[in-house]
Amino acid sequence: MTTVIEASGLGKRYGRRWALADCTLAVPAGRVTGLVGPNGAGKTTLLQLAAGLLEPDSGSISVLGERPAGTPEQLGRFGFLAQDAPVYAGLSVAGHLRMGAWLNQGWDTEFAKRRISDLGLNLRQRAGSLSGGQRAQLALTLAVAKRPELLLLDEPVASLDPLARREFLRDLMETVAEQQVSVVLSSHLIADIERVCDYLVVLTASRVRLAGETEELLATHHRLSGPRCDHCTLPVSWDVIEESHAGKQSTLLVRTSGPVLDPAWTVRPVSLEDMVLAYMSQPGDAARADRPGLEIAS
Ligand SMILES: Nc1ncnc2c1ncn2[C@@H]1O[C@H](COP(=O)(O)OP(=O)(O)OP(=O)(O)O)[C@@H](O)[C@H]1O
Repeated sequence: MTTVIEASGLGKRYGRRWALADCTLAVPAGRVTGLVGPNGAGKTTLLQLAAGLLEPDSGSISVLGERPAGTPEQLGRFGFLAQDAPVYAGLSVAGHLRMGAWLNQGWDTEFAKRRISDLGLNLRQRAGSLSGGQRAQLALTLAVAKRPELLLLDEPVASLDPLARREFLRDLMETVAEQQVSVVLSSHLIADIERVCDYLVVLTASRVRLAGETEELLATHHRLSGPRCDHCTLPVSWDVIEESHAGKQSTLLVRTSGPVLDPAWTVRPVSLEDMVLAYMSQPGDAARADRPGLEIAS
């Protein structure tokens, strides 16, 4: 598998608190990877480490086979869109395009101009007076017009209205198809992740809990309901991600690669949202240590 990001034992801490811990991850090339997790899970930290804006306190990370932002050439190979879509408030839209052309060897002037025109942005307007959504669109244009091999997008649609969000994601998918760019995108909007991502990484409490092809993950996670079983022994091949017991019935969300053959269990597929929320609501490592069969993905 060709990868765009490889992390091994990667960690970043602020004071004594780890913002990201023991992160071992291989993000495949040619995919749109969704990075999800609750507030404070470490998504921005991971993206900033990948963009070379932060230095790791443990482990290592390589991006496109090299140290992130280690050289000007490497810097030109990826585009990073930070959470707050930073632009220069006093600089016009046209000024941003000129700056992009000046800073980036592979700059695609035609693409940048066309996109700004399609978005209906006024080239003379100062970026500081654009709406939040327009700023995000301008910042995305700058990141894409570099013609990068990899786009790192930190909550790119957070400030967009539903229509702008849909258009932004459609544009992104077109860009991916036209330019064969790999994308890693963080979002809290699981419906958006479901629409555009074919690879998923779930981060919770500074750690990677789940990583894999979206389709394969959905095929191997099942919602089971059956007779109450809080104390019964379950097949060792089942990883119980979530369980609830009420009355005479138990409901489980399990990960298992083989079929569930026991007729006592009714098996239903899970939605991406169900699966992600189950991982996000898992207790921390210490609380989970006594529950057999649970696996912390890396
Ligand atoms: N500059 C900093 N100084 C101190 N702590 C920080 C700093 N940046 C991040 N953190 C802490 O690191 C942890 C991870 O933060 P991070 O921003 O990576 O999370 P996130 O998953 O992106 O969250 P959100 O979804 O809210 O954007 C949090 O506990 C946060 O408070």
